[in-house]
Amino acid sequence: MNIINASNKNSSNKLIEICNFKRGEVAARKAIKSNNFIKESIDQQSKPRGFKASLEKFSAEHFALIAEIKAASPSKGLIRADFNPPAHAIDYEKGGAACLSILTDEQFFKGHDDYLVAARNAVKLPCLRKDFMVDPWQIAESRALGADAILIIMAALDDILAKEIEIAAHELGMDALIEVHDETEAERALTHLNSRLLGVNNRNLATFETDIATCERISKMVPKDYLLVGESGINTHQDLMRLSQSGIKSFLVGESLMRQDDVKVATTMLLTGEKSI
Ligand SMILES: O=P(O)(O)OC[C@@H](O)[C@@H](O)c1c[nH]c2ccccc12
Repeated sequence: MNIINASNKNSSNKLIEICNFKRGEVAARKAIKSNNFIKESIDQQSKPRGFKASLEKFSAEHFALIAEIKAASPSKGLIRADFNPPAHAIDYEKGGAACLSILTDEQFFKGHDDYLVAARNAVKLPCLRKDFMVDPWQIAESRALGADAILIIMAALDDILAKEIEIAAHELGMDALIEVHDETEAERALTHLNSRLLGVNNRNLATFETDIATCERISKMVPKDYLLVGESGINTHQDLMRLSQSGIKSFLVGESLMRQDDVKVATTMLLTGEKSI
């Protein structure tokens, strides 16, 4: 029962299209990568780096940034031409990021598994595999690639599958970032999932427009023991200051950093409002 359920009837056709494609992709991958191969790859990986722990540490002192490595998106097309995942990873780390998020979806975001591997090898930061999880098998695959955390998009999953995916992540020592877009999804996450790491995506799935007021609205219904992450459409230090008024001190930012010539300087500017720390 991994189809979009009734409470998600407002989800965009694009998300449905992506998840349908992903199910086909997963079936094909399962045929190629045996369980033994996945198990052995996991055994050879270095231990998961604490993703949530890093956000906690950075946000206790200032702001915590999950800096995203993203070449393109369905709504924006190509975002960065001279795309170089390990170089961007190093710039993000030097610029003061707490964690990385690396798009691995090839079909819609021009990502690749290799980008995750290359970025993670280049830095010490914990890395989120940013992809569309529709099957717990992908969680083992993510750990086999080195991922420290995975994303659970509530709009794409029913409660049972979301729970299964979360359990799979925690069993492998990874953190799960739960992503919600509205009150209904937030309520489902609060009721059914254990992870205390909740991302509020400001992007409206139907129109693709972003409005950071979404974070402000949803933050009001989230208990204090959750670590909230503001996601999408966050462009400036002022945006960080504004959302911090709602208790949000961790942020997932991609496009506004990926579009800058100097990613390191842009990262520092975003975090501090100044050119150098
Ligand atoms: O590039 P932006 O607007 O800073 O957004 C980053 C991130 O929030 C966005 O890429 C994202 C949020 N949830 C996702 C799910 C799948 C793919 C991508 C995403």
